[in-house]
Amino acid sequence: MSGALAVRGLALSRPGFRLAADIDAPAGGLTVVAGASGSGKTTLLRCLAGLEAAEAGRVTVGGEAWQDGAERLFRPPHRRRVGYVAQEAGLLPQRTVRGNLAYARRRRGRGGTDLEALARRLGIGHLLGKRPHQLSGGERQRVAIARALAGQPALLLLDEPTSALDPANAENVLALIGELRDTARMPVLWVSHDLERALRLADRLLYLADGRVAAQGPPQELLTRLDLGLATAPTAEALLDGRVVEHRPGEGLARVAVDGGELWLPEDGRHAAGSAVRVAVPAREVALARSPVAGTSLLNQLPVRATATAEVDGTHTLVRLAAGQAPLLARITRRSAAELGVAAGWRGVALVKSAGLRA
Ligand SMILES: Nc1ncnc2c1ncn2[C@@H]1O[C@H](COP(=O)(O)OP(=O)(O)OP(=O)(O)O)[C@@H](O)[C@H]1O
Repeated sequence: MSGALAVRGLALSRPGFRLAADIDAPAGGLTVVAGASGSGKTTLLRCLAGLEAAEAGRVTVGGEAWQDGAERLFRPPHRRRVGYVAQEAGLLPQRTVRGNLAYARRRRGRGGTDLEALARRLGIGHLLGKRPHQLSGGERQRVAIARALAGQPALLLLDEPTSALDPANAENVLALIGELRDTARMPVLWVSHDLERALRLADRLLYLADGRVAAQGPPQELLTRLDLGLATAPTAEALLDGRVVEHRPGEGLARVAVDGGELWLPEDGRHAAGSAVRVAVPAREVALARSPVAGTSLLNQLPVRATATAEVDGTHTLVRLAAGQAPLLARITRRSAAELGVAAGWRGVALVKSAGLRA
């Protein structure tokens, strides 16, 4: 049986650190776990895998309890249907890829897993006869993910599986995580430092701060909440989900319909017309005007309403906007905010440079 992950009152104490978490993650969704270094991301995943014994709390997956402090229930790691992939693949060096997968399948008592089919699905069918030292870093991590899936887990935990990889290998593993998001019928939790990349794929974001769950929910929402550190960082960005309307290969641009309007953005041919895209809109690439501007090089002008503002760095104002129903951020100088009279309820136009956008 697979299903949602529910964590209630999970607690673990170390000198100088305390983890306290309540979490819900749906089956079949990709949840990115983010937070500053030391905020407890790895500790949380290790608790869920049973590798750390939390002092209190209840963990259920698909309604099945894996631990419950009140009932003195604690399933050890091998009795949890969990797949755990860490930064280093940690494959058995003497065994082939097939041998590694078979070992994992046997250890989890999942004799029924069709390893050939699994390997084909994960694009490693041609590697089954190789040993770990004959693989690239990206291939090793793909195999590590296949090994985690060979045990037919009900929960998949990915702890920075791309951080030790060069960009090409990381892209390769990211593509696989994207496929898993679309096909896995279990909750997938993914710790990543590379938020920019991870949030291209995330259904949900779990944001940890000092061992606590500061917020969890749709990334579009959390990234633009002015009370969280995500929006106030100089690199803050919003995510707009849209659909490609047309390509202009000659101009290197695509037109994308988003909530509240349309955006032109740089196009490298990756997204076909009609396909869904997630556009990252950095807060510092957004300027504001009271009304549409004529005679400008700016291609994008979206009607917006300000929903909240916050002062940052003493010199800038961060404005949370609504384009249609979609939240957006603008980071403008305090002086401009004052001159325009920007405050909650203000209506105007968001001016966005195409070159600042990424799909
Ligand atoms: N084995 C350990 N023994 C004692 N303290 C530890 C241990 N592992 C981690 N810690 C401490 O627990 C806290 C949480 O660490 P954790 O590794 O979970 O954070 P993290 O968010 O994953 O960090 P990073 O992003 O740097 O990997 C930190 O204060 C860390 O120093």
